Order: sequence, then structure tokens, then C-alpha cells
Amino acid sequence: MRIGLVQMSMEFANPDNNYKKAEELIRLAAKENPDTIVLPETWNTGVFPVENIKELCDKNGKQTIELFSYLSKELNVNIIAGSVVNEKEGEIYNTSYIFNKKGECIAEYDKTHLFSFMHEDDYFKKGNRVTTFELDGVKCGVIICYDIRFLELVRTLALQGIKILFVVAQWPVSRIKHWEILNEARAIENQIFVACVNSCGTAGETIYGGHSALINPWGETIAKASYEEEIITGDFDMKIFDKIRNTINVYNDRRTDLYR
Ligand SMILES: O=C(O)CCC(=O)C(=O)O
Repeated sequence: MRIGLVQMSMEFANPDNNYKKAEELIRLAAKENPDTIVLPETWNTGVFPVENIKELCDKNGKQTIELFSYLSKELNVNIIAGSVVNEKEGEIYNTSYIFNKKGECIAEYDKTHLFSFMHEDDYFKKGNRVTTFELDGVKCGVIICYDIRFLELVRTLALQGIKILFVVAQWPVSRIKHWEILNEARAIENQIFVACVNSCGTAGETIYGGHSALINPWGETIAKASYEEEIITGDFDMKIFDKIRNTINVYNDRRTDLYR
């Protein structure tokens, strides 16, 4: 599967411009003929939370679903639409929507671990379920930013059989080392591909650190971005699973009598 990561900088609290820009960047990314294109976290508002967040956010994913159903079908590409700030039944969620090449919205995931250090939990409601879906016959999962610190969540997805983990984030440059190590570790320990996309530029007072990457189940980097706005593309070769799991087979060697 060929993957394109859109490392985007967004305009703070300006969804109209951010939707236009996301469309332009998706069209640009599509020129490399990827099977799947991925956007970063909360690119519609460039949150961190602002007071008028309820006016700025999407409503039940309407604007997001309209745009990406159309684009994914027209461009014949799967789209992981990063995540958007999204109102559902009066509550605000950090929601990721997933589209297949036919333009169908096949899955949605609400961020389950809210970043209390930055008071995300004062504004957002937690999602309550893990999400898997199939793209071109490959089982995948998606998580959002702070979720990557919770190895149990990724192991749960891995035990459900995902082969690719998509991580969408707005991760600050000040902790970019953690971002790099956590993504590599989740790939190695679970023997899965990781496609992690971060934003760049600034939102409020925070500088986001880029370093989006495509990592294989052996922990090797297939493609990596730097700090600036950039699109990177690379190929995930699914044949690698046989090679790895026939050598170090952590799934066979797990001690489920001691832990789950
Ligand atoms: O865990 C971190 O250091 C960053 C997390 C974060 O910025 C977020 O989840 O929004």
C-alpha cells in the first residue's frame, strides 16, 4: 500500500481556510498515486481550545464528510481525514473520519485519551471505543496524538489484527523526541506498520514539530519529514509480516497466563 502523509500547518481558528488548504494538499499528494492519504489532528480549527470552539467546529462531521467523500471518490484514494473538532449531540469530540476509494465514510474514531496537561478534557468529551477498519483488504486502526503514549490501546488494536496503525497528531516541537521514539516503539513491539502524521507551524502559542514518518514493523523508517510543511510518500510491503513473524514471533511467545 502506498501512503501519502500530509504534514500541514493550519490557520488558527479559521476552518474555512483550513478546509480549502486541506483539499489543495490532498490533490497535491494524490499526484504520487498513493492508495491512502493521511492528514494530521484537529486541522479544521488548529485547536488548542479557543472560547468560541462551538461556533468553529464541524457539526456531526457534516463538512468533513461532504468534502472527503467527494475527494476520495474523485481521486480514487482512501483518506484518513486526520481529526476534526466536532460537535455531536451537544458535546465536542476530537473525531477522525475514514473514507475508502469509493467515497464511503467507513469508520469514525473519537480520541479516547484527552490531554489533561493542556486541559483538553475541559472542552472535549472522551471517545469510548477502539476502532478498526479495512482499506484495500488490509486491517487498520487509527489513534490520535496523546493516545500513542498508551501502549495498551495499540496492543489492543494489534491483538484485533491490525497491520497498519495510523497516528494523527498535533505534537509540539518541545517533545518531538518522544513522538519519534513512541511511534517507533509501537511499530517494533507490535510488529505493525505505523503511518504517523504531525502538523507543523504554530497554533496559539504552541509550535508543532512535524517529523511525520512511515515506519515498518522492524522499526525501520521508510520516509520521514522534517519540521516544515511537506508531503511524504512511501510504500508499505505487506510481505514483511511473514519474514518478521517467522523470526521473532512475539505473538506466539506472549504469556497470556501472566497478563493479557
Ligand atoms: O503527549 C504529548 O506530549 C502531546 C499530546 C498532545 O499534544 C495531544 O494529545 O494533543
